[in-house]
Amino acid sequence: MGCSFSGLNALYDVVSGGADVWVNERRFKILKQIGEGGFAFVYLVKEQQGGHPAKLPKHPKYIADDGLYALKKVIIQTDEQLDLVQQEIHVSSLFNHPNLLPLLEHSIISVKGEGAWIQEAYLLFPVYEDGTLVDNLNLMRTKKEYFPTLTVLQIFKQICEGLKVMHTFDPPYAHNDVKPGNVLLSKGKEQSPLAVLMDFGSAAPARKQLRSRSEALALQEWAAQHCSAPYRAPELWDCPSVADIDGRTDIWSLGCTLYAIMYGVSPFEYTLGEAGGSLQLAAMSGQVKWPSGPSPPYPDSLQKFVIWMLEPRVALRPSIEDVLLHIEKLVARLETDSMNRNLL
Ligand SMILES: Nc1ncnc2c1ncn2[C@@H]1O[C@H](COP(=O)(O)OP(=O)(O)OP(=O)(O)O)[C@@H](O)[C@H]1O
Repeated sequence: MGCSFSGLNALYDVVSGGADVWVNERRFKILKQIGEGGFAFVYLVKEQQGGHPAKLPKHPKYIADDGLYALKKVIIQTDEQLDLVQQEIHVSSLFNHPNLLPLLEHSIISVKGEGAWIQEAYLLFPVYEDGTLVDNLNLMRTKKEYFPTLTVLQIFKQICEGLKVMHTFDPPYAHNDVKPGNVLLSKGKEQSPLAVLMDFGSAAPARKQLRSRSEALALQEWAAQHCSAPYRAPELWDCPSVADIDGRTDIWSLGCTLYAIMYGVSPFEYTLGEAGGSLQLAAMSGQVKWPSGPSPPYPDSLQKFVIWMLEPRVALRPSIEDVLLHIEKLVARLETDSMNRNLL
């Protein structure tokens, strides 16, 4: 896993009035904070000259032309938080795919807090300055804007491509927290935005055999802490005592995510409405209401696609391969329809 606990690996170095932070042999200036999580702060940083180039990795995975990166600082206060960050580092190092956020550098250090020593982790990533999918959807919602059908499918397809790498790994991994808040976007000049799946702190081997009530309750408790409730699969809300759990928990979250890319809101939160109610019961019923959406509305085939993934009976829920094949079909149909329209 290669975590370093040396206090020399990442440390603040206050030079000429600006706070610099070292991550291993590389030196960065913090430009601004761009995000915040439970126990984490994410900063936009710029790489500075004066690192120790001789010791830089010979074949770095990624070098930003403008020297800009995202640096996540995690405050570690408990053994559980340390496990989580180590899991994030471990899982990130397993995969290498354009739709999975790469971890470029990491270090875990001990620093003197108020009286006691605490640990901090520093994780360096490419920066996606257009933020998360949820940031974009929230903004669009206030303006009553919607992604066009083809863009919905292009974004969704990339999330699925990233997830397929995890689901087909040996052993298969589940992400366990697929949601628009864990997808970063880069709109760039391309027609279709680039989407990458991030946050591997909850990822774990996908296959779990439950053979007792206590195993089921332990998984249920774990899911309550790690899988965001509006996107959580029914079998993780109420784990059967005897069941084979697999990556199809993520497919449920993908169904919720596709709905959210279309309408800017998660399906069961929307279905419960302002009156609120039990997300668990709503998810277990699998029944969703549909917002009015764009005009003209999205094709029925897209809503049917969501319903196919929001199948409470796991055995009938598609796999990631099924989902990707279906996207291909929908995109091909859209392209044919648009060609036919142009010919009329
Ligand atoms: N590479 C990046 N580029 C741009 N913004 C980022 C990047 N990584 C993280 N962020 C921003 O920082 C926020 C928090 O990051 P992240 O989700 O990794 O933290 P977390 O502690 O795991 O959060 P949570 O408690 O929600 O799980 C993100 O929602 C996003 O807005």
